[in-house]
Amino acid sequence: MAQALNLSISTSHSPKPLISRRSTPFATAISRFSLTKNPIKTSLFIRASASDPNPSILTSDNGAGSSAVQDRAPFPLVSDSSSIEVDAVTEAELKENGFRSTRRTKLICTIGPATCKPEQLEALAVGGMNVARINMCHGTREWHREVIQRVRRLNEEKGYAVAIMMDTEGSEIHMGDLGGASSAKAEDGEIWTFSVRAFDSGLPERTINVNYDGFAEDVKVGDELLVDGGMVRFEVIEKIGPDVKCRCTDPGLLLPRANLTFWRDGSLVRERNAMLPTISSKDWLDIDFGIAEGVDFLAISFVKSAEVIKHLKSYIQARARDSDISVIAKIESIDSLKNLEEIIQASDGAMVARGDLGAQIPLEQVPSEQQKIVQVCRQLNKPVIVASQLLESMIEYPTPTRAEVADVSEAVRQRADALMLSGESAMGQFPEKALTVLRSVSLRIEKWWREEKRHEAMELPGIASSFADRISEEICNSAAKMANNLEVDAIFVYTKTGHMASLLSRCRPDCPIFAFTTTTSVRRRLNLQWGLIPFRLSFSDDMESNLNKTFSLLKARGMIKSGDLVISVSDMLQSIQVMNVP
Ligand SMILES: Nc1ncnc2c1ncn2[C@@H]1O[C@H](COP(=O)(O)OP(=O)(O)O)[C@@H](O)[C@H]1O
Ligand SMILES: C=C(OP(=O)(O)O)C(=O)O
Ligand SMILES: [K+]
Ligand SMILES: [Mg+2]
Repeated sequence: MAQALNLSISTSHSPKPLISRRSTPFATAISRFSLTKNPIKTSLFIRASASDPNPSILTSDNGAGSSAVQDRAPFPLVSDSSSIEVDAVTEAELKENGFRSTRRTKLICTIGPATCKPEQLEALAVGGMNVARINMCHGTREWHREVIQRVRRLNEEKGYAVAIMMDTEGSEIHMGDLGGASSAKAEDGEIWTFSVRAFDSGLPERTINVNYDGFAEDVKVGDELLVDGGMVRFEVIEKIGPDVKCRCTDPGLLLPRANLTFWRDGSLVRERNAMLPTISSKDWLDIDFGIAEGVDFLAISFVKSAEVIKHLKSYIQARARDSDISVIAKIESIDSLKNLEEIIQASDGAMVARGDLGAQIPLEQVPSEQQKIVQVCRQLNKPVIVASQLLESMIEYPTPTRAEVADVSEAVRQRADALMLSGESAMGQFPEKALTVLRSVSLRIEKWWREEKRHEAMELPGIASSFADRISEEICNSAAKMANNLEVDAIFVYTKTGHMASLLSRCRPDCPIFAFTTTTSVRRRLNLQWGLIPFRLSFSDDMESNLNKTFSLLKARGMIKSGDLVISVSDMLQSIQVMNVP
């Protein structure tokens, strides 16, 4: 059966003649045209059908094209609620600074003892936290449930739209929880015991529990033991049954449940723990918990292959109520680098988990791997998070180092979708200040690069698997290009699944993207993606009425004004419209 697909590129007439406030040649040409031939509707139609893959191009004047679109199907006018939902922080930002200066890079905060109280969570929401991350390595499920409920309550009562990401523990080797102490200092030359024994009556002095039963068997005298990717180092000097005696060679702070890796002759030993499953039995229970609590994202630690992601996605599909939990693959092992493209392809996004990654590959390789992961994600249209140690010194100090600011700038310049705080927000002394640094550095660097037009163009290969998807992709690529050339104020996208919004985000246009979607869950998930301002709105298939409704709702709230230049696209009607807000 031939299925007709219509693409119209139209400069739709607005109640006022379309006059761009800017003077790019293209914009001027359009406005001149509209002034002389008013009212005008010039449309470019590309029509294609499944049986005829070669689209024919028709140009038409005065709405002939759009009536052809309207003949296709009668638009059902859904009577819907007349409200629009956007988070309170974005709304205030839009009103104060206008669209252009909204932040494009999204921010994630790990929630821990320093940020779990309602007022602390609210301070982070106000400070620009888009996603709250809970790390199942730490705390109990009850503790995490309480955090999730507090975030939900804030969203409902105060109008924020903070999404929740649950991060699995993964089955790598790590230390126990230090018998309740928040940290322990290992000094140079000290002898510590790493043991797989269970200690019922408290830990002896300078003793660390290890979670992996095979640990004492696997290590050898002379191996180097790295805590947290090298924050503290030990040398194995003696093995006594389940106890491994080690001498501290690089002193530092041991934190509860810190990650352990061991190295022999300059390379990571991973034969045995490579056999451990990516998702442990404890992780599966945590995942069930996450599904039951309706988290928005599941971040999976130490992913080795695409298979585990595919398996998890079908597991979620079968269990989640509306099966819309995004799966984020954490790239933090040698295997994940080896199978990078297929892992990212299978996932809904990726995290450059530099903490563990830096423990598995030489540190000096981490920056180039980061750049590569960010690039592959953008090409495959998956959101990417840059994580770990962005502002590490702010765990203790109220100002970042210059080097940290440069690191944050680099991630923003690479145009990663999101930046993440770990210890800085979970247990640091200055969580809000750290978030403020991420926010202000993002804003400043984004503006600088926009003004200087310094972004290197990235080749974006086609990713669509069907002809209809290819049309959507081409529309988004063109709309983003037009938005830059015409210097429009915003792109509006009406999208039910969020796909068109992410295709636009992938183009990293100069202006922000207002993404209108019908469900709160899609809206929350769009929070992770670069440049998207997600709104919840019920809309119909009639774009004209959608636009009118949106304009009046946003104008009433002072978020747009007459004369703003907007490009709109939608996944119901494949068209690009350029118009001034009436
Ligand atoms: N839910 C929690 N309860 C207690 N402490 C936590 C929690 N989440 C994080 N932390 C603390 O914050 C630190 C940094 O968090 P994160 O980077 O997510 O974990 P990790 O250091 O294990 O990779 C942790 O080492 C831990 O000390
Ligand atoms: C984000 C990371 O994972 P986690 O904090 O869970 O170790 C990392 O290793 O950088
Ligand atoms: K984790
Ligand atoms: Mg990790």
